[in-house]
Amino acid sequence: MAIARKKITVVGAGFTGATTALMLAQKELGDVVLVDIPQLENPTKGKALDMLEASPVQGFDARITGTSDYADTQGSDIVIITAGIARKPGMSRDDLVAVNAGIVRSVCESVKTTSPDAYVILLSNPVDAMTYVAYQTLGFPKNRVIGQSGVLDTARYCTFIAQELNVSVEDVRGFVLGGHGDDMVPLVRYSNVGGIPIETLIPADRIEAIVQRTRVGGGEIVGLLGNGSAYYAPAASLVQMAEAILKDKKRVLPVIALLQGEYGYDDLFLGVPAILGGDGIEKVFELELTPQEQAALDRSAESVRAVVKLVAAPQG
Ligand SMILES: NC(=O)c1ccc[n+]([C@@H]2O[C@H](COP(=O)([O-])OP(=O)(O)OC[C@H]3O[C@@H](n4cnc5c(N)ncnc54)[C@H](O)[C@@H]3O)[C@@H](O)[C@H]2O)c1
Ligand SMILES: O=C(O)C[C@H](O)C(=O)O
Repeated sequence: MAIARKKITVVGAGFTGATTALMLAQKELGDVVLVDIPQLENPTKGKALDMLEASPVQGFDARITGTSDYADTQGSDIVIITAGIARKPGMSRDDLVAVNAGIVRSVCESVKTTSPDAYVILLSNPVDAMTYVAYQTLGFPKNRVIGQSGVLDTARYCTFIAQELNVSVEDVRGFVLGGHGDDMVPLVRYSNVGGIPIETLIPADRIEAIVQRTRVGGGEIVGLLGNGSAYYAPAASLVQMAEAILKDKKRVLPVIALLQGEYGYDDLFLGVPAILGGDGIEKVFELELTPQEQAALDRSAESVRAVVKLVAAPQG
């Protein structure tokens, strides 16, 4: 039997969705179907065609189509959900919860029937709660419902460390644990540059400044853009996660996963390090935390739980 190209659906053809679609195609990860609401069908088709017309120039082979009809997404291997409203200056991500929960629910109702075997990656905010809503609506196993926040938050953290030390971003390693809110937990103790712990290279007050800037990194971009939120780094993060699954790379990445006892939490989607491979979330790593780190994670988990309570009934 001929080997078919992978099919990737991106729901929401706005800033993050369109950027993600282009990056997926540029990396030839599969054919991309971009979906938005019926009122935006023509602009969605237009964006997809425009991207396709970049392919001869850049030399990538991928079909890119735009639609508002889920029939066109039938049998997708991966579905990335970016549908929803973005925050504006002065808003928190949690202010989006009611509107976006409705959107994520309706999108997932369609995905559930058209792509029942898909791995689903959530971006819509507040993303920890939206991943929970998606999980409940889809009824898919937990390894196939994955939220994106840690790859982006870690990318910001590593950017700031590289800037501070004037070293290549390629040599910075670290990660951010917890919810995608201002109380996320960059794990300084597990961060290094070329294997050298950052605590031996950067003074404590500068590390604290980097941690704080990371925590409010999304807000920094929202403030600068004035009418929307970040999309280049979020799209790059989604593509890295999709690639890890499609190529069974078994990357170790911070992802939003359903915790059932790990880190002392039950029935909660939260950012943790995991192996992401051909079967989605293949393993969650449980790290040893100091009492201070655990307390910081507890605060972040409580914030997520409070938002989840607004939109999702606990599993019973
Ligand atoms: N988790 C993260 O790290 C992260 C990063 C960036 C953005 N986000 C979130 O992602 C979401 C999208 O951000 P954006 O900048 O792309 O916003 P955007 O406004 O540019 O695009 C959102 C798109 O979703 C579409 N949409 C709305 N309802 C839909 C539905 N029912 N079906 C299909 N499409 C629908 C809109 O028409 C719009 O085109 C926001 O909620 C934002 O906060 C999260
Ligand atoms: O900050 C936002 O509202 C968007 C996104 O969550 C981000 O971190 O860039």
